[in-house]
Amino acid sequence: MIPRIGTGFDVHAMAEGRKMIICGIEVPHEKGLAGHSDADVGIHALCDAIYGALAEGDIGRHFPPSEENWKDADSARFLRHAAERIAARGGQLANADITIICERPKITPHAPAMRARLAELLGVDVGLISVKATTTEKLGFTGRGEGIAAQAAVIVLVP
Ligand SMILES: Nc1ccn([C@@H]2O[C@H](COP(=O)(O)O)[C@@H](O)[C@H]2O)c(=O)n1
Ligand SMILES: C[C@@]1(CO)OP(=O)(O)OP(=O)(O)OC[C@H]1O
Repeated sequence: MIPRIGTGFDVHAMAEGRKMIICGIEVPHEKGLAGHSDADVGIHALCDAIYGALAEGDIGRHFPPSEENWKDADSARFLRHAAERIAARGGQLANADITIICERPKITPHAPAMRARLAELLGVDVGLISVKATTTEKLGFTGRGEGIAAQAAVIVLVP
């Protein structure tokens, strides 16, 4: 098996009247995240990392934002598809490491549930999945609480 790295990055704006779903978990917060889908910034970054490792484009190629089908869609669907693409190539996920970038809410208390949910969707052991968080020391759009960013890195083993 040949190890192939993939990286992903995504941003969603904070919005009133929306849920905040990150890495498949609803995180209690006074605002949510805006998007065409459920705006799960963590899953979107992770999907892009997997598609990147496979050189199969990005999430927008597989699930175009112009399609009504994906309005308010549960991003679990997108991650299951990315996992199916690994399997279709005869590959396996070696590990995934996701960083959520925001001042608030605190992510670390939710990290165990996020890791468990991502592992379930990917069909892998939870020990392969890392979720961590950082602030930007109040700098920039994340520092002002205008949005949340996420980055992900994966290694996929492909024959
Ligand atoms: N939204 C966040 C941001 C950070 N954390 C945790 O706090 C630690 C310190 O963050 P710094 O940006 O000051 O380095 C970080 O390592 C995380 O453990 C968090 O839970 N949620
Ligand atoms: C999955 C999609 C589908 O509309 O989700 P969005 O909520 O639009 O989120 P974004 O990360 O901006 O782009 C990916 C899209 O393809």
